[in-house]
Amino acid sequence: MLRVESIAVRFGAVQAVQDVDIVVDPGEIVAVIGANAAGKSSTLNAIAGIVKTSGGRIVLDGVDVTGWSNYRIARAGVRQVPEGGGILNSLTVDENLRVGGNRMTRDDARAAIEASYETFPRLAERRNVLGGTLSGGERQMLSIARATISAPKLLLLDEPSFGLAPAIVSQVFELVEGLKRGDIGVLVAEQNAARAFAIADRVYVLQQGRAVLEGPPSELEKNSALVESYLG
Ligand SMILES: Nc1ncnc2c1ncn2[C@@H]1O[C@H](COP(=O)(O)OP(=O)(O)OP(=O)(O)O)[C@@H](O)[C@H]1O
Repeated sequence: MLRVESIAVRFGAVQAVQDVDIVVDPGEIVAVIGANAAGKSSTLNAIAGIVKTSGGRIVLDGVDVTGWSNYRIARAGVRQVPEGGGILNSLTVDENLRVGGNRMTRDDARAAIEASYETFPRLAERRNVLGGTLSGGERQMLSIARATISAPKLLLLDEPSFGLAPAIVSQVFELVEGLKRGDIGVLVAEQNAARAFAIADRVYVLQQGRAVLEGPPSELEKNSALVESYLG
């Protein structure tokens, strides 16, 4: 589904990403882990078309989408959940979900939102509450639900556990694992190796913009000291 081939991202003099290859197949959860400033967000942003690549190719379902605008990439079925979730505080939970269905007909969006309430009962209870009053875990849940309203092919999650208490992180990661039921592909950026290992089929370790290790968690766990050294 997603083939990232040797991409590079540069911000002025900063080489944020260099020569990174990533593959995500339908139904897979793939994690990109690394320390602060390793290039995780820049990689996700490049795939989403939010930042321009300075080299390499991004191929989605066999189509070269390198250089496409973020709108066009979104129309091709890619949804990004930014760090912090990007929830609109002055809109209710239901209105936030409607934003996720803004390219669908009213009836299709309503049906998808009601289905989402079945998957996320906590959101159904909170449907008329303003986004700004939600807890951290609820915000993350809402942002994932919103991103899945329009049945994306590929979901990009930037540090969904950021700022959450450990018990809430487990709940959010259970939701992410639940996405595997379909053939949606998930690419998640994460700083914590153990969390990534718990849900991912495959993991890429980034250090200073380069992918320095790659493999299934069962393999990388054998080299946990090396992985931790890369995570600083
Ligand atoms: N918009 C930008 N302008 C200039 N430099 C940037 C920009 N975005 C990222 N960078 C730089 O690119 C490098 C990679 O940053 P990036 O945010 O991709 O890392 P990260 O692994 O996601 O880190 P974090 O966990 O802190 O979000 C860093 O040196 C960062 O300062």
